[in-house]
Amino acid sequence: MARAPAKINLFLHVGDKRADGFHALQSLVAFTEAGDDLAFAPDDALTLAIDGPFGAELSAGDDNLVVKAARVFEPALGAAKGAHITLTKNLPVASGIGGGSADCAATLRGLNALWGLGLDTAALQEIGASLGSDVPVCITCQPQWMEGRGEILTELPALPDLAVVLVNPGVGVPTGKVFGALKERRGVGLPLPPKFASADDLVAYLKDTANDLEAPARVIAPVIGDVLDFIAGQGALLSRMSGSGATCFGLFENGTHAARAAEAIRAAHPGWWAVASRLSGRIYD
Ligand SMILES: C[C@@](CO)(OP(=O)(O)O)[C@H](O)COP(=O)(O)OP(=O)(O)OC[C@H]1O[C@@H](n2ccc(N)nc2=O)[C@H](O)[C@@H]1O
Ligand SMILES: Nc1ncnc2c1ncn2[C@@H]1O[C@H](COP(=O)(O)OP(=O)(O)O)[C@@H](O)[C@H]1O
Repeated sequence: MARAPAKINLFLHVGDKRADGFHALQSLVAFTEAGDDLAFAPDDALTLAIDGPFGAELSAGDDNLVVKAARVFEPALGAAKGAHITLTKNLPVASGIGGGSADCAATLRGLNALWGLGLDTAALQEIGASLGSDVPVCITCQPQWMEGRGEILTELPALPDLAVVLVNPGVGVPTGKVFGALKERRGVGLPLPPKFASADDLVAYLKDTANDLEAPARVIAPVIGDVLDFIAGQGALLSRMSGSGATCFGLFENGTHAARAAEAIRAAHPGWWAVASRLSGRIYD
């Protein structure tokens, strides 16, 4: 069983648009203990079965990032190889927490092991970059400093232990549309962050940063503002949107407080998805 954890852009600053049409980014990326689950079993053909709360929103066909990841090895192998993959989709789809990218990265890791390919982390990250901007950062699932389009990664020391609540209001905000509506950008000039000695240090650092995509996403989906206000109202140390949205996160000093906040959010907004988790520095295989 492999865990494909939710990615959080603790901050996300946007720079200039590059020649390939993508903007340069700078982001402090962390992972939570909440995520999708995948299992890999030997089989003659490549098959994918999907279950879980958000499984019905995905097809198991060629457009699934799990299938794309499995097929990416074919040219080097010179033939199609089989495996039966089960994906339990616990994370909302296309919601700024990289669930598809994490599934894709978990598949690269899982099949690398199942098929005995012997690829190292750098090779898996390079292959992952051809499948999506956020796939490389999801290969190790450790806190990383992410630059370029997502392909320039620096591993960071473990972050201080913090509880987190993820909240998605169930509206889709297409990434391209959010970048298209972007007006103010902080640029990509920050140096590598220091090692954070405490949760307070990390939160203070984050308060001097932002998610540049939050303002345009809020214009497209004003409910994101309600989500952020609600999280802040639960006593979060910081509330912010992740990626291009619409999932937002709140950082809390302990798990009890985070669990209470998630419960209050679910009670007040039964249509919203809200889970309490922790920031995590583990590799998930
Ligand atoms: C914003 C981030 C931050 O981690 O997270 P998510 O919202 O996906 O979680 C990612 O960079 C998302 O990257 P990626 O997954 O490649 O975005 P795509 O859906 O392919 O991008 C759709 C469109 O958004 C614009 N786009 C995207 C990424 C980027 N760095 N610059 C851009 O200008 C481009 O117009 C692109 O064609
Ligand atoms: N296994 C998968 N899980 C989630 N999304 C997938 C998957 N395979 C393909 N996709 C597609 O990838 C896109 C991005 O998905 P996702 O990584 O969840 O978004 P985000 O990075 O915004 O959180 C979606 O449009 C979705 O339809």
